[in-house]
Amino acid sequence: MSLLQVKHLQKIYSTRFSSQKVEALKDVSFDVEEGEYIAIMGESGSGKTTLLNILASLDKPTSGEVLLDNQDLTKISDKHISAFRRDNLGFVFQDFNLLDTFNVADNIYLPLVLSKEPYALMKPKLDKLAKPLGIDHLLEKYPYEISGGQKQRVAVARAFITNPKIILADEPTGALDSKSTDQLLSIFDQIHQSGQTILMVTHSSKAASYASRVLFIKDGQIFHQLYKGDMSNQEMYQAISDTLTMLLSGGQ
Ligand SMILES: Nc1ncnc2c1ncn2[C@@H]1O[C@H](COP(=O)(O)OP(=O)(O)OP(=O)(O)O)[C@@H](O)[C@H]1O
Repeated sequence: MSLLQVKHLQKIYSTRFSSQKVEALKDVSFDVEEGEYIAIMGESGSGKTTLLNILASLDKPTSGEVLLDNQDLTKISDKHISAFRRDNLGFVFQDFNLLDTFNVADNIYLPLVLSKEPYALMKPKLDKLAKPLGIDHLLEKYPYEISGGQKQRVAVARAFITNPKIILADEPTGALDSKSTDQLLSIFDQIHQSGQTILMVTHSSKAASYASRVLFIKDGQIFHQLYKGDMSNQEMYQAISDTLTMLLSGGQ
């Protein structure tokens, strides 16, 4: 059985000040196997954020199901949703979402603190992550004292420390320079190699070229998918660029 099953998702937004409705997702279905690294690409307005918000259980679909380990997260009550999110999902955002009043270590501990994990268990988890992520010398610093690339590595540690079933990343390289982007992509690669399932929305063909599969969304539907298979990153990058060109030109 697949780790994540997305079944016939539809999302219609109705705006408060007009009778107009927007069908952001039409009929989206796909499965994610445990250990897969999925990138989702598509033009602005194609429905990527809408999809990610539903997978993150931040929003509910108009119809359809999302099963994570066979549990339908569209049916979890509001009372239990935060705990479900904390226990099962890890998040990495474009703008890092770190708390400026907490130091780096406390930012990383946050999801464990919220789950009431004893400190004695938290510390070894942080020690295991900090060195490979190159943030072991930054733990006492505050987010405003470190660079964007360092902030994103802290955010990855925070997402990873709970051992989530899946990491959801929204444009994780969007605010990074090219050197920090390369570092982050290599970290995601290592996390993936360690067996972590990752689903990432990105505009970057380079970021997507690391993924084991790329889903292309157009007008609220999955338009195409590419499997990396034995392709090198360079070959995958070319295949992604060709698909994007076809998408933009409206081809089938
Ligand atoms: N809260 C909302 N209310 C009404 N319409 C919305 C809302 N959020 C998104 N939309 C519309 O739904 C469609 C899909 O938007 P979405 O943000 O999912 O696209 P996207 O692919 O993430 O775009 P981008 O790459 O620019 O972030 C767009 O037409 C958008 O205008």
